[in-house]
Amino acid sequence: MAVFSVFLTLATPALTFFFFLLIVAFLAYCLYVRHIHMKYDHIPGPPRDSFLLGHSPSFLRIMKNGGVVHDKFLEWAEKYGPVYRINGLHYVVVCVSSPEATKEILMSPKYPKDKFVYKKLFSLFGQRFLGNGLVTARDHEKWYKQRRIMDPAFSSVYLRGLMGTFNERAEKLMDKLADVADSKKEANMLHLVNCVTLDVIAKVAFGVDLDLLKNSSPFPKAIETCLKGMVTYVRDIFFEVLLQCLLLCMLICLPRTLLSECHAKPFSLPFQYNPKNRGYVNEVREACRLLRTTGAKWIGERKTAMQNGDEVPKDILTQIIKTASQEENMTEEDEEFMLDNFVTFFIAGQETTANQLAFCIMELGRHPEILEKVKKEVDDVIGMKCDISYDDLGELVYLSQVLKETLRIYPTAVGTSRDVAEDMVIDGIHIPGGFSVFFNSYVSGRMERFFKDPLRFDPDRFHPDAPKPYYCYYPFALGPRSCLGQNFAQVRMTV
Ligand code: HEM
Repeated sequence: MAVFSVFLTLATPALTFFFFLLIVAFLAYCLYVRHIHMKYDHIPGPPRDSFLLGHSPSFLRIMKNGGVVHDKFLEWAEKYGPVYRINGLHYVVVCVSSPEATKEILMSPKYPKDKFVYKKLFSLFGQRFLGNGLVTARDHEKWYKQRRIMDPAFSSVYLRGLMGTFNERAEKLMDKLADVADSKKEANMLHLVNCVTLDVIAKVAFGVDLDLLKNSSPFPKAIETCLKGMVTYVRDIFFEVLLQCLLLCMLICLPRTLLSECHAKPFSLPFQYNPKNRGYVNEVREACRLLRTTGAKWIGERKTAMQNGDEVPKDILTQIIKTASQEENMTEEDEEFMLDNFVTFFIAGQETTANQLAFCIMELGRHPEILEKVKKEVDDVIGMKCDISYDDLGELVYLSQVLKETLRIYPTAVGTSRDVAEDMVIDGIHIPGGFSVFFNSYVSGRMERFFKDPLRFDPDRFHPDAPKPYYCYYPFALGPRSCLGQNFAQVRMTV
């Protein structure tokens, strides 16, 4: 008892002081958030749901109800104009649909990718994921070095050499569809094109035959899990910072109303810390691990072949090995870095293309007159030939318009974002430096301002004689950080 009272005597002032520090820290943070609001509130934008959470409750509500958050971005762009602001904690994101600003920022190498999102994708729930690979690299020098080494695996000379594989896999898909048609069963087109795109990337990028139309494999599920995990994980960033504030609040019993006037539950745990979600979090980690261990195995086999002097293709895998250290003894970080790029290409090279194909097939199904026109063009150009050559592709003009129109309405990688450190004037609005800028091609592609009657599927918008969209159509992003696989994807998809 005596020991306890001595402890209390000593601990009480320390605890009081500790709580005092917590209150001061929390109030200082609130003041900082207030300062950020004052700095950027002259930019038009929707009213915040809450002082601290900013607009994130709106997005969380949409996601919870299975809605499309990008429709909200579109609604706000229509309402607040080409430059509007959203907040979350002390972060400010400026959403831009002005073509001039899109050109100025995306075409320049001086604006790094936004650290808020891209640093987060280094790992998923603690398991390394895209690391410092090509999509997530933020340091210009490091990115440029990788990109130069990877470029040859995407040159038109190299792509010509891949036509055999593209043709062979397309033929297998046709055989499979013929079987399904004979059996008069429904064909799940998204599943089938997912299998084929994964088959192709595994074969031409990594030299591995998966033959997923015949064999089952854990990879399609692993990719899907990683992608779902990515969305949940990035969403958690709001909660992570918030959690720290909330812990302070709970400790010092600040009334809940002080925190938020919104409908969100301010005391809910971040997704990953909620014990209810353990199973899902582990599944995502496991999926990342599967991709990385597969990468380690395939890279190991390729390195052995190279060391034995075997002839190896100059494919993506060989280039990935070159992007890491050229030294005999690679460090552990070099090995991890190769795996970053392995996962990057495995994911970037598959899902985007499969989704584009699936959306394209859906729209062709909805528009028999467009389908007829495509069929006629294919018959005229390809006729009875079994194999489609690289040069044939240039003749399939209407088909390429259909593919472009698909990506206008359904951009399968929705956008990109950059950090802007210095002050800038966008569309006449002065924006103090230190903000992120978000370019959303779903929004630009669906704005009446850029595309008349935007929800109408009309491939003639991309007719060779039609005016080219001016920095309002960028499904592959633009400038130095635009998609490395753009031509690869379009060639493979056309075949
Ligand atoms: C329909 C198909 C595709 C679409 C719509 C697409 C779209 C995009 C977009 C929007 C970006 C920029 C991402 C960002 O800034 O965060 C990007 C980057 C990238 N994509 Fe694609 N992509 C497609 C297919 C592919 C394929 C097939 C590959 C590889 C085989 C690939 C590899 C990459 C890489 C490596 C980057 C990073 C480029 C860099 O920063 O240097 N993509 N893609």
